[in-house]
Amino acid sequence: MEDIHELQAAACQSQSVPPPARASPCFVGFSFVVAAAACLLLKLLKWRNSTTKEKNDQHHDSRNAHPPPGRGSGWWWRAMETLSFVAANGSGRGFYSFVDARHRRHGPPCFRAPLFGATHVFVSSPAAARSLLAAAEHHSGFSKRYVRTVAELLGEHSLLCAADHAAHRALRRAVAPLFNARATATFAAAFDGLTRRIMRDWAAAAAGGSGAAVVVVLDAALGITFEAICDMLVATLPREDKRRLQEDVLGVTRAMLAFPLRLPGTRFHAGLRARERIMEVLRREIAARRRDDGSLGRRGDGGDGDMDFLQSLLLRSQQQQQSESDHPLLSDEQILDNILTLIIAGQVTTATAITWMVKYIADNREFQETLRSVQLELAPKQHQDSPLTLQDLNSMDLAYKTVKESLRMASIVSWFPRVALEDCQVAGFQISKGWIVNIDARSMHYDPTIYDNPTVFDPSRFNGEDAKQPYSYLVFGAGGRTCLGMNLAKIMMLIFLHRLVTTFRWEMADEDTSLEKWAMFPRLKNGCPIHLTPI
Ligand code: HEM
Repeated sequence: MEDIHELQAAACQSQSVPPPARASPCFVGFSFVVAAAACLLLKLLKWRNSTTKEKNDQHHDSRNAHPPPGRGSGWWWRAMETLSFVAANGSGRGFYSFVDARHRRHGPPCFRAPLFGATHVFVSSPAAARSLLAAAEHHSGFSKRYVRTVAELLGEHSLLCAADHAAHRALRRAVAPLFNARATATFAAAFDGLTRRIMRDWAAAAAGGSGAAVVVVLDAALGITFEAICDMLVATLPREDKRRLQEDVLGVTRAMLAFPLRLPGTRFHAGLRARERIMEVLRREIAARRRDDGSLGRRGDGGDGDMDFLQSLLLRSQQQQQSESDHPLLSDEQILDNILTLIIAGQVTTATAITWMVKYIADNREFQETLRSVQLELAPKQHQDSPLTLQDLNSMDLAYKTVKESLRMASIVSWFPRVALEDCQVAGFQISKGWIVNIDARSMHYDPTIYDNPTVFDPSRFNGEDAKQPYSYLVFGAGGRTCLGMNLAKIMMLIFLHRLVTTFRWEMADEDTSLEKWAMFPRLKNGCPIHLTPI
């Protein structure tokens, strides 16, 4: 634009210089007027050009103060964008295809889209992620904001959704100590037992058939992750209550991205009913424990260190009440919402991650063989039946990198939403108070300027990983809201991987890669069926 203006100005200048000529006074007078007018015109044009250029320069300099790009305006655009998002969600491409298409259209690092009446910004730069996650940590500028359906289904006291910084800090302080070393070791042993049991069943099925069996990984992973997490939280639930709880947890998860319609027959309504039933079961359990004076919630040797999470929370809340300390007490409602939150935050995420990991390795047969020989060397076949310890898991370097790479590629939590509490700038763009800024982790995990050949499954990319840019690997978030269960999740993935690779060879039994509709986390519609052959 600036170039065109300069050319126009030069053309005007040459035309406005009159050729030398002998002329009458009248003509001189007329010429003078014309020349004066031409000069004036020239000056005006110059002034116009210079101010346009100035404006353009300013525009260039303060491009940073503009809102992020987003095509369109008005109610029509808002309606169409929301419909497109819903359509992507209800398709086999998954909801991320909506975000991906706009990233391509607008380029890095961010774009803006109106969704369900709010302005959403999706930002995919490590520097912006750092400033947002650090801001949330220092309690300024941003706060967490989940969509209304998620917040309502998990409950107003849920740690995952808590928007108020002080309330979040108090909840996290109450829940975090439960993830101590002893609880982690107990959890690992229990998950290992469940995994060995399921793999024994698979081996028996293979032996009973033609030497191979087909299993659906997602179903199996949902089953064992639920059982392990449920035992860690509420160890003593009767079998029938546990079975119903598992169904209801799935019902709540399915409703999380539904339209918030409370009409009977809708998914959201069914999710709310499932939540009510879960609360009822847990309330009954709390009442039983109070009647029983706590012995119900103790496992193993029955010592205090071996309590399940529910029992620990009840006991600590009671102690605080008795000591009348200033520390905030966790009410029963807070405990209930957070038991449900921990099941939901932990079960479906981890089961989905395990499923993707199994698929990536099925698609990379050579890598599968390499990993198998490394893992068999670490734990020879004759020791297959002895439980894995945390020390064993710590020695599994290649398997650990496989878990990390699977988590990067799967990017289970694709983005983390934060709400702007005031007008501010993110990545140099103007953000208005009330806008939702989503840190788009998936986009960073697939950014070729951060990860070479990002679509290729390559665990060795984590050799010497310290060189990676900070805030470019965000599978568990970062800052004050980092995933509380990340070690448990990694442990579950490692155990499952080790047991599977040292017991079976596997390949995909169905190559369909379409995604499940309406799923909160991207996952295969077919649940990842695999052919297993015992080794
Ligand atoms: C592969 C499995 C998992 C993935 C990918 C995952 C991912 C995440 C991410 C990205 C966040 C942060 C979200 C944000 O900043 O907005 C988060 C938070 C959280 N996760 Fe996980 N998670 C997994 C497993 C678990 C497990 C096993 C548990 C517990 C049993 C758990 C409990 C939580 C909790 C309580 C929070 C909220 C922390 C807070 O706000 O202070 N997660 N998770």
